[in-house]
Formats: sequence, structure tokens, C-alpha cells
Amino acid sequence: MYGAAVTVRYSLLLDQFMQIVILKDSAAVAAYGANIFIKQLQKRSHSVLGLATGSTPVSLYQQLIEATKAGNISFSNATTFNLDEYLGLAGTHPQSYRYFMKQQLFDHIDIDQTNTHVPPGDAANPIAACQGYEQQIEAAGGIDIQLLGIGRNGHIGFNEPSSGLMSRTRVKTLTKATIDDNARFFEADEYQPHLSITMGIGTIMDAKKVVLLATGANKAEAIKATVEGPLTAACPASALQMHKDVVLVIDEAAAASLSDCDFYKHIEAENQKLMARLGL
Ligand SMILES: N[C@@H]1[C@@H](O)[C@H](O)[C@@H](COP(=O)(O)O)O[C@@H]1O
Repeated sequence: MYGAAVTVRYSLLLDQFMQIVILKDSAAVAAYGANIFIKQLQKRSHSVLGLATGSTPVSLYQQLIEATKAGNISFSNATTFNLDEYLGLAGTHPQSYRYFMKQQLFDHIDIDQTNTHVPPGDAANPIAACQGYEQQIEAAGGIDIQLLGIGRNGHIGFNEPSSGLMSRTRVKTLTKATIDDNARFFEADEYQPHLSITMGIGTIMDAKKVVLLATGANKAEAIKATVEGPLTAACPASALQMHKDVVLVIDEAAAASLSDCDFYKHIEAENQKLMARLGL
């Protein structure tokens, strides 16, 4: 159906489409995503990596740990910035995202933990802390690759629907849907914060490359809105349609609501052929 058209073959590299990679399952998604980060660190050991929490990136982190232990990559020169943190939780709190990152990645790799940054949930002045976080990112030279998950309502980081599409790091109120989704990480009688500090959508858009992972049927509507919906603050991830270098790595279940899956798969297959031919 798409066979002959040279314009289609070169479409991705020339027109900088949102790259959509649809894979069989969550294991394939994690492996594909991990490979992007492994290549980045091999190319540039001083990379500045934007990291994410949630359940989706956990197996990607596992693969980065394995690659470090195998000596294939090193984080010794790397710097990291996490997307977000619960406001009111210190980094030592077991439900904080700093704690999560230590458990899932930082404590198992050769990174200098003074080069890992997570917004300070216990800051005495959160507004000043948000400005400080932006300044730290800038001082590090900006983020080379930003990893993202996505919420069921299309949020990225903690940029909930109605977030400004140009927003910077700031305090955000969480929606009931996000509080309910994340309740699974908290004990029944445990305090669950309703506020966060999150990089803004503008902050995320400044990353040189963005890699968004999504798996499972409960992400299908958010992925449809991200890819095929209008550019709207009602789906914060739709802002990625404006990014110059973004790849969505999703499994079949998360892709299930897309109306043009075959076309996206075709573009990706052609893109892979082109990259192989160019030795990229
Ligand atoms: N702030 C995080 C997001 O960064 C993450 O993308 C989302 C989805 O999490 P999961 O991957 O567990 O579905 O959860 C939280 O709200």
C-alpha cells in the first residue's frame, strides 16, 4: 500500500514527525527505551538525563542497572533531573520520588548521587525551590534526553490537564484521578500528598530529545489524545506534537485506540530501513 513513495520513506527524518514505535508488550517497550539511554551514555558519558517515576520505567531502569554491571555503560559522569516530587515529603520518606529513584536506580549504578536531582519536596520555600530547579537544569546545559511516562488523563510529570503548555517548574495540585491512580503505592491509612513540584511542560519541551513510554490498555485513550487529538492543555502530553525529537514507545495495548496504527508501523519500518542504510 505504501510501497513506492520516496516522500513517505524519508518523511520521518525530513519532517520530524512524532516517532511512534509500537511493540508487542511491555518487555519490548522497556528494552527499546533502555537501548536509547544506553546509546546516549555510550555516545556522551557526560549526558544530562531527565528521569521519571511510576511503574512504567521500572524495567527500563533494571536494564540500565544490568548494563552498568556488565560494564557496557557508566553513569560516573552523568547528571540526572527527575520530573517531579510530592510536596511535603522529604527525600528520605519511603513514598517520596527521591526514595523511589534510589531504590529503583541510583543505589545500583555508579552515579555520583550529588549529581542526581529531584525537586525538593521538603523545601521551606517551594516557589524559590522551583526557580532553583530551573536554574540547576540550565547550569547543567539542559537535558539531553527526557524520559516520560503518562497518566491516564494525559498528564506528564505532574502536569495535570489544564496545565499551561509553556509552564515551567512549579507547584501543581493533583487531580482526583491521579491521586486515586497513585493510591496503590500508599498504605490505606497513610498520608498521600495532594500537591507536587513538577517540571513544567515548557521545561520538558526544552529537552533535546523526549522518550515517552506507555504500556497497557488503561493508557490507550491518553495515547490517542496525545497522538491524534488536538494540541490542548486538556491533554498535556499533546504538547509533544510540537517537539522536534520525540519518540513514543508503546505496546499494542496502549496503541489500541489509535486510528492509524498501520501507517505509524509503516513509517517506523521505513525509518529503520533508512537508518540502517545510512548506518545510523
Ligand atoms: N508523576 C508520575 C508520572 O510521571 C507517571 O508518568 C504517572 C504514570 O505512572 P505509571 O507508569 O505507574 O502508570 O504516574 C505519576 O503520576
